[in-house]
Amino acid sequence: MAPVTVRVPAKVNLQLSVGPERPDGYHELVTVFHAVSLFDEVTAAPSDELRITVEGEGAAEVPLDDGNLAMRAARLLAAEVGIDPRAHLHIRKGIPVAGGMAGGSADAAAALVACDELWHAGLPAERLHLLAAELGSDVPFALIGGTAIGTGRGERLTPALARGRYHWVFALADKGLSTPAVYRECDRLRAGQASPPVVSEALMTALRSGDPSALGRALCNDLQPAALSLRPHLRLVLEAGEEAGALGGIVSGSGPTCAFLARDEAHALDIAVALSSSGVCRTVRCAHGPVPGARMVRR
Ligand SMILES: C[C@@](CO)(OP(=O)(O)O)[C@H](O)COP(=O)(O)OP(=O)(O)OC[C@H]1O[C@@H](n2ccc(N)nc2=O)[C@H](O)[C@@H]1O
Ligand SMILES: Nc1ncnc2c1ncn2[C@@H]1O[C@H](COP(=O)(O)OP(=O)(O)O)[C@@H](O)[C@H]1O
Repeated sequence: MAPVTVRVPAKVNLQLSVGPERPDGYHELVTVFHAVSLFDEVTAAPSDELRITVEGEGAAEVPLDDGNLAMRAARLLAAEVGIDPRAHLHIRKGIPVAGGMAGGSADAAAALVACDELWHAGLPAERLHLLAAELGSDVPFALIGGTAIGTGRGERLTPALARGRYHWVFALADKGLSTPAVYRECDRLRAGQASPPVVSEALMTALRSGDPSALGRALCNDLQPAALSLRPHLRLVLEAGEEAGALGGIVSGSGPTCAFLARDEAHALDIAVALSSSGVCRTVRCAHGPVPGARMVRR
């Protein structure tokens, strides 16, 4: 059995509309996921036991046990096909850890695809999607990528009609934010006054037209006030992006990464340089979207 490598992208939520908390503890969402060209790679190689190694930025913060979503993905797939989960999973992190860009979910999706191939399981896409949804709300999107509308807790997906390629700058923070803590803060700030989530027509129109200026104006994230409340410094990051001339700026998902939209690649570089020299963030990354979801690159 030859090793299998799968490349998987990060995401940014172009819209994140958060409804009330459901009885199961999740919030009803309408979100527009957009996959961007910051990637993790997961290699599944033959091994006597299931083990995991991680390299790259933030690797020290990534769990090597069942806390790792990729490990859980491999176990879940093995149970589904009725075999022992034997594989060495090696993760190369290019997606910021705990940054609101769904790196753990991406690795889970990549591990499903890689182990499916390594173990010759041959599960159809719909079954992989069901396993993905069991692992986490963001995992199904990492399988498909592109630009898609997520409903339910984020796991029910419909591809969005989107035209064009968008250029982004991401401002990365020193320390991550916990997703459950940000949802809790959102509830506290809204004091139970949440309306049902709705898709933004302005955003859908902007995506159909492929006009980055319109998209920049339409970006919206209901978790942003909560992320700013827990990390007030992010206001300075958003202001710096605006001053640098971004078409729009937003906290990515539950944060603390901030995403800025540029007119084109050269404009993205200008914004990245301005953000770097402003000193408000640890580092910056340029990326474009949409890109496809988890795909095998080598075997
Ligand atoms: C906020 C978002 C936006 O895409 O992403 P991140 O910023 O974390 O990347 C997602 O909703 C995160 O999805 P994901 O990280 O997969 O969450 P899960 O593992 O399913 O759930 C982790 C926890 O987040 C909260 N949660 C998640 C999804 C949801 N619709 N409602 C919630 O309240 C719950 O507290 C849950 O226990
Ligand atoms: N493969 C993984 N890569 C990164 N973090 C992981 C992974 N598996 C589990 N985690 C845990 O998930 C937490 C959230 O990380 P991540 O998925 O990168 O961010 P976010 O939920 O903000 O998008 C991390 O603090 C880490 O403890």
